[in-house]
Amino acid sequence: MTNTITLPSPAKLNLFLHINGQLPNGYHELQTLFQFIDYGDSLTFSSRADGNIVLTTEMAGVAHDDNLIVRAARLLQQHTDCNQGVTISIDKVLPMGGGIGGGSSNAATVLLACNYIWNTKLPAATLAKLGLQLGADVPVFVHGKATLAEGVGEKFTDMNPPEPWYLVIFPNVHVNTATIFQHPDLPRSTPKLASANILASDLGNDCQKLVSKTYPQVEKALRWLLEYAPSKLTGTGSCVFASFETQQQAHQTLLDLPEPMTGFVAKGCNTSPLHNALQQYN
Ligand SMILES: C[C@](O)(CO)[C@H](O)COP(=O)(O)OP(=O)(O)OC[C@H]1O[C@@H](n2ccc(N)nc2=O)[C@H](O)[C@@H]1O
Ligand SMILES: Nc1ncnc2c1ncn2[C@@H]1O[C@H](COP(=O)(O)OP(=O)(O)OP(=O)(O)O)[C@@H](O)[C@H]1O
Repeated sequence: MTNTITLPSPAKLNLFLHINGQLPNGYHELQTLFQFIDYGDSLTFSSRADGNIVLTTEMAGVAHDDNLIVRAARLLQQHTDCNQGVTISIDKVLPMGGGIGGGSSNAATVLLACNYIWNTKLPAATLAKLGLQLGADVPVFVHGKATLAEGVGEKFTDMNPPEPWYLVIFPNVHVNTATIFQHPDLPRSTPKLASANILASDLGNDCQKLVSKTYPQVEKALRWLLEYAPSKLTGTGSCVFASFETQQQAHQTLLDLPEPMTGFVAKGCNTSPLHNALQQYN
């Protein structure tokens, strides 16, 4: 078995996001379509015999032990009583608080990678359940297929949406997911759709209006991108995205982007790049 492996930690987009209700525990019932993109962080793992979990890359604003990377490795280690440790480094490119799932994706990559290098052999469904303790989106990244998520985000129906080129814009502001979900003005009563109708409809994001109002930078980014193509918010933001027929059209649009916004071009993927990369190890 290889002792050092490098794996991708891709971003996701919420192609639509509806909020159908709120549970007594405060969590929201939602319907959202997840698709992966071929853009993200890259993590390198080396197993170690002393049992320590060490992240060698510093991440601004996140303490070592709070990092979802470290927490995911510890969770798997404890759950399996594994006596091996791991050294992890990350090439971080995904903006935090961008609604593209960076932290959740990192956690899922750690769970799948450590399960492999430690030979702990947990099935994916168990890793997904463990991942849910770390964040609502971790199970989707463990699952690795474009999927309609329902309930509080844990029930999956796999879907096969088109895989266009996207231009994703980061408005240079970080949105706190909990703040948006707790806001009294968030719409919470969109009727549930039958899964068969999802791909045929042009659906929006119920958080978009509130996030745009709360964060003028998001509104500005949306207004800018809408000049080029139909655009929407992903997750609770802050990123906004639009699809293009060709990679070149998306790149051409990116060239016009005014500062301090940043952006990138990526292709939609119905299978996660992480799962494609993992195939070589199975
Ligand atoms: C909205 C999405 O971004 C869609 O991709 C996610 O479901 C949110 O994923 P996340 O940022 O990983 O969320 P978590 O860290 O699990 O939860 C952050 C906060 O969002 C709120 N939250 C999250 C998911 C959900 N179904 N209902 C909620 O009300 C809760 O207040 C929670 O405290
Ligand atoms: N490895 C990590 N990468 C990114 N953020 C992390 C990580 N570990 C902990 N965090 C914390 O999680 C917070 C949310 O980061 P993340 O990048 O997942 O946001 P997001 O893209 O808005 O997520 P989502 O789309 O799931 O709502 C960060 O502000 C940071 O404090």
